[in-house]
Formats: sequence, structure tokens, C-alpha cells
Amino acid sequence: MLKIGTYEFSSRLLLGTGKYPNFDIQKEAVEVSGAEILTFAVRRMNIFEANQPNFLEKLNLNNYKLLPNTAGASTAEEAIRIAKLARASGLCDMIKVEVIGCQKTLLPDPIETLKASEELLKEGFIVLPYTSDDVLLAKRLEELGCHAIMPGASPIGSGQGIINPVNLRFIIEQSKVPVIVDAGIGAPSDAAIAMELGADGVLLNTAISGANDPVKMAKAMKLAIEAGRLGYEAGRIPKKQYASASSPMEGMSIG
Ligand SMILES: CC(=O)[C@@H](O)[C@H](O)COP(=O)(O)O
Repeated sequence: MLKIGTYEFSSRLLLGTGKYPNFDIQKEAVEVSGAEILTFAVRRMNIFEANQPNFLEKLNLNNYKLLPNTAGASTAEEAIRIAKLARASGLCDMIKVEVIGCQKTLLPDPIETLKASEELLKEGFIVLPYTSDDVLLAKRLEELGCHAIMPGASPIGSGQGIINPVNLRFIIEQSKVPVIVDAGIGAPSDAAIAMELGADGVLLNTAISGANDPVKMAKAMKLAIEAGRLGYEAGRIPKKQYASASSPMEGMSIG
């Protein structure tokens, strides 16, 4: 089970809801993925106007835990305001803190992310910050009390997969709260590697919504994350420099 704050989930795939070709495909992909946590940009929702169209309207939201995110914020103050807006509208008490520091790379601003997370924790939110793969920043966020740490695999929407597995492994090893690899996943194999490294979950969006067949890709991601987790739990063999026979002959008498 994936435990975040007071919540427990059997799926380790957290799914973004944007950029699908249409809402029917979005619905089908979300359902097939088995995801229980859906994230969305609060800024894109008509949260106080129930009669206005919104991009989650095809989904049965009772089946999911909503994880609003603060996408669009470039300062801690903006992120805090967006988070409070989400809570005031009754969306959820969990928040994905996303404070972007550079519009070209969409990399998170570490200082503002730290500031926003600290304040939102004081306000009683369950806080999941999207962060770079900086090991010490991840530690500082955990020490603040964040309920999960979400280091990027590579820039949002880039599909480059995991560009720094060494740092991710360090973050995972040191962390006592769940580590969810967030952003940059391009293929099911990337998600499987994240899980094999010991991540507690993967958050992704573009790899599914932008696939030629998003529904099929949603299934592939689900299976990859399950397989990666199983592999991690099973414990992989160590890598060796030289061969060792799979059917050793030692101790066998050959007539
Ligand atoms: C939806 C969301 O929260 C994104 O900001 C997230 O980081 C996913 O990134 P990808 O689209 O690269 O999977």
C-alpha cells in the first residue's frame, strides 16, 4: 500500500488529467490506469462555478482522491493562495506544491518550494512538493514535515525518462516518507526503472495523454509500475563484471 498522510492507496500510479485528445479518452485512460489519485491544475478549474464546464466533468470524482496542484505559481505566495483556494472550494486537503522557477525548463524553484511547503504544512495541508532531484533539498523538505517528496525524473513533458538515477536512489534511500517520481516519464520502461530503484510511486501525465493510443499506454504504465514494484520487492541480482554460468557444473559427476 502507498501511504500518504492519513490516506492509503493500492495503486502507485498518480495521474495528471490534462492534455488528452478529448474527455472520453481521458476518462477511459484514467479508468484503465487504475490510478486512485488524480492531479489537476487548480488554475484550470472553474472551482466556484459548478455550472461552468470543467475538464474533469466526465470522471466520476467519487472514485478518486483529488490532488490539486499549484501549477502556474512562480512564487511561494502564489502557490499558497492557490492551495487555499482549492481547500476553500472543498476539493481536498492534499496539495501538490509546484512552484516553477524557469519557464523554459519548467524546473521547480527550490527556495520558493521550500517556503510554500513550510507555510502549507503550518496551515494543516497534506503537502507533496514537486522538487528537483537535489538530494539535500529533498531532505530539507522531509525535515519540514512534507508527507511525500516528488523529485522530477526530467523536465515536465520532456519524456526524457530518468536522467539522474544516482540522485533518485540517494533520495529514496534517505527518505522516510514516500518518494514519488514526478514528471519527465516517457515510456513504461522509465516508470518501471523508477519503481525498481525503490520509488513508492510515479506521477505522470504527458506520456499517457500524448501517446498515439492513450488508453493502451495507460494500461502499459499500470503494468510497468506494478512490475517495477514487484521487481524491487523481489530484489534484483547484483551486477557483475564477468559471466557466471547459469547451469554450473561444479559438484556434478559426468560419466
Ligand atoms: C500533471 C502534473 O502535475 C505535471 O506537472 C507533472 O509533473 C507531470 O509531468 P509529465 O507530463 O512530464 O508526466
